[in-house]
Amino acid sequence: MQEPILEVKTLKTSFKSKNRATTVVDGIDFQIGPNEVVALVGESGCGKSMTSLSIMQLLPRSGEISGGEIRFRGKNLLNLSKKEMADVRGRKISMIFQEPMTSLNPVLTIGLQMTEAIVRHLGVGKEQATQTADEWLRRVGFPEPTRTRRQFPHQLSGGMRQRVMLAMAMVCKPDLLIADEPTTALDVTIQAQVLDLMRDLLKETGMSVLFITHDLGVVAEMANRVIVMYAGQIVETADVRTLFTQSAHPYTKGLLQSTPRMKGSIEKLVPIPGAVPPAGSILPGCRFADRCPLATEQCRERPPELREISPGHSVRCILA
Ligand SMILES: Nc1ncnc2c1ncn2[C@@H]1O[C@H](COP(=O)(O)OP(=O)(O)OP(=O)(O)O)[C@@H](O)[C@H]1O
Repeated sequence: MQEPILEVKTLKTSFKSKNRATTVVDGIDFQIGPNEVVALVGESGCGKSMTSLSIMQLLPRSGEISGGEIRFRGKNLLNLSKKEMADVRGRKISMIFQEPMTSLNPVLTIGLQMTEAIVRHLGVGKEQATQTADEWLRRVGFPEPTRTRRQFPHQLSGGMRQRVMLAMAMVCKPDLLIADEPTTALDVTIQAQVLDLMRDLLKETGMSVLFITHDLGVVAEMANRVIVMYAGQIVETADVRTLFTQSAHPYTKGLLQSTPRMKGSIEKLVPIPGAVPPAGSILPGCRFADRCPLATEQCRERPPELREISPGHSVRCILA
């Protein structure tokens, strides 16, 4: 097997309040290989964003990584200085968000923001940076890049801003792109256009991607492999085909049954009852037991291990 680009080992992330720490990412392990698109899925609050912000070391002030390793091309990012980590961000690992205004500066033109990033990360002169910015703006679908460069973010539509952010994230040809719900806020036609564009660019550049989403339709279109998270833990991981055809965790099955499908027979959507338990109120047994239609007494006794049930397919459920 090829060397992984990213290796996350028993990562733990917590939030501190007055006198207690709440663990929101609880010992997760995964790898992303070269050219691989790995989707991280789960309901709101299960810890997807905190996982990606931990990798980037962009956690909110009260959050901290309390254990584990994040190895990027073999090097533990947690041992880097602030300056070294700042070099990794943008140059080696880029991130795009649901709301592009999170990463675009509203008072600077698109051109200034792009060229500044190119000059800083690639160490080229301003003229070369402008040329590179224009090339990328064209690639993401702006036929008149000189005009787009002069515009401010608020002058663009949501879909256009998302494409500018994609160009900014890819301009330094990072090895890894972390995409946190990049199309969730867009309407469906624009979402499909942005996803198509992303797929083309990924094929062209061979970049690895951690794709965070709660939308299994997007997973089916974009990912090679899927990691399902629940209450801060990985509950199932498999290649995309296995996950859709032979999911083994009742939570994954629940997610699939609550997702509409365009093809095949019309089926009734079945929502998963209840909600993700708030971090800090975790029960002793399986974290999903209270919402699980199959839970037994044994499930509530002790936490299940994540175990491999077939090559590349692991599940955290004693019934699987
Ligand atoms: N600033 C914060 N302080 C304390 N707890 C937080 C903070 N931000 C997030 N959390 C908690 O961390 C847990 C994981 O949140 P996270 O944002 O990673 O979930 P998510 O799966 O990405 O959900 P979403 O899809 O809604 O973004 C949640 O229980 C949340 O309440």
